[in-house]
Amino acid sequence: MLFKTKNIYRKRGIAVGEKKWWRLREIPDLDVEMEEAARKRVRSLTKPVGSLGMLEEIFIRLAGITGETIPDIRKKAVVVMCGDHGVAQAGVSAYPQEVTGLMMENFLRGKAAVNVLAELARATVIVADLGSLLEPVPEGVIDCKVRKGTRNFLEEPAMTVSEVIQAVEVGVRLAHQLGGQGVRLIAPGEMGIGNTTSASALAAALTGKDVGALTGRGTGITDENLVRKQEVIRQALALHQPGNAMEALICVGGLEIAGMVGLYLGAAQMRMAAVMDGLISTVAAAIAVEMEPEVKSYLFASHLSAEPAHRILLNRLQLTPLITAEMRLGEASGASLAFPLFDAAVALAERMATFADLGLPEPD
Ligand SMILES: O=C(O)c1ccc[n+]([C@@H]2O[C@H](COP(=O)([O-])O)[C@@H](O)[C@H]2O)c1
Ligand SMILES: Cc1cc2nc[nH]c2cc1C
Repeated sequence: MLFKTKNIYRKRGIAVGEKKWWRLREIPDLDVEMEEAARKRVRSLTKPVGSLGMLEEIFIRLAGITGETIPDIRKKAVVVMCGDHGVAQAGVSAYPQEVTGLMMENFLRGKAAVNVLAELARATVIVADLGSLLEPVPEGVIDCKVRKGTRNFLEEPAMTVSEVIQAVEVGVRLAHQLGGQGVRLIAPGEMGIGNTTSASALAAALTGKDVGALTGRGTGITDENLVRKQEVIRQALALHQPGNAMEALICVGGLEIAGMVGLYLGAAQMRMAAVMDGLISTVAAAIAVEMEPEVKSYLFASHLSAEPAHRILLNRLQLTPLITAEMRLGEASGASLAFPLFDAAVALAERMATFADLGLPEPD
């Protein structure tokens, strides 16, 4: 039988939004004094005011996040959350579902795009299975499988309330573990055939924007399948009518997306900067911000995906991407590519001479 989300809440008696069950710790405020000191330092450097553009902003915000004069961001981690999607059965992707599992094995072998880019940036790659169809979960992948794939949200909600809670908690705890190991920069990434349909549906639910304007070709579907994908999203939203971000996540989300929501929440709780990748990781970040608005201060946008919903979400978050390279891969490949810009931002602030060093007055 079909049922609306509100009834799911009532049936299970879980006040999903009210209890703040994801708050394993409070999210600390940014260190505004350290931010102010960083702003002053940037102004004192031997360059025209503002000429290092977004690198200046990165340094200032990292100082606020870490509370350090020169933020130590040597430890970086990419976390690739994996999950399969029931809605893939509707023919919304250019690739078959087995590719999710095959790519998980590829990540383990260090042969995917994200491995190459993360290695260049000296970042560790962690692969977590939240809900792939692959069994057994390969050794080396963190096995936190909540279930084998989501349900087809054209027929019923993709997940139950407790499945979403489980998946979000996996992300929060993983972020806590990484934070405990000294990781300061985290890039949530994902792998899941069909997940641009889920992410676009979530983006439509969050923003109320037209499905036609939001929905892109994902892995590269034909014109005909794009029309079908849009229709699938419209039908799903009409069926479930999610009233808020959490309801949308339950009805049309994904296990790896819920896991990434948890990573963003946990990262902010642990004072870690979180670098978003493409559409799917950004929609997870936007949901985390709906749950805890303070998460926003910890977010950075790495690149602009070719998926149209991505720009809309970044505008909503008021974040500007560092790179525009027409990438649409996911995996945290764009975030890994942007990591060296963070190192550059810190190195410039640390090593450049100041006007005072040259015996010149500082700019007003
Ligand atoms: O990051 C993006 O913006 C992005 C855009 C298009 C596709 N992807 C990746 O491609 C897969 C989803 O595409 P699709 O067509 O199966 O929905 C999934 O594994 C994502 O990581 C990712
Ligand atoms: C091959 C392939 C690799 C990916 N990496 C992230 N999403 C992907 C989708 C496909 C199809």
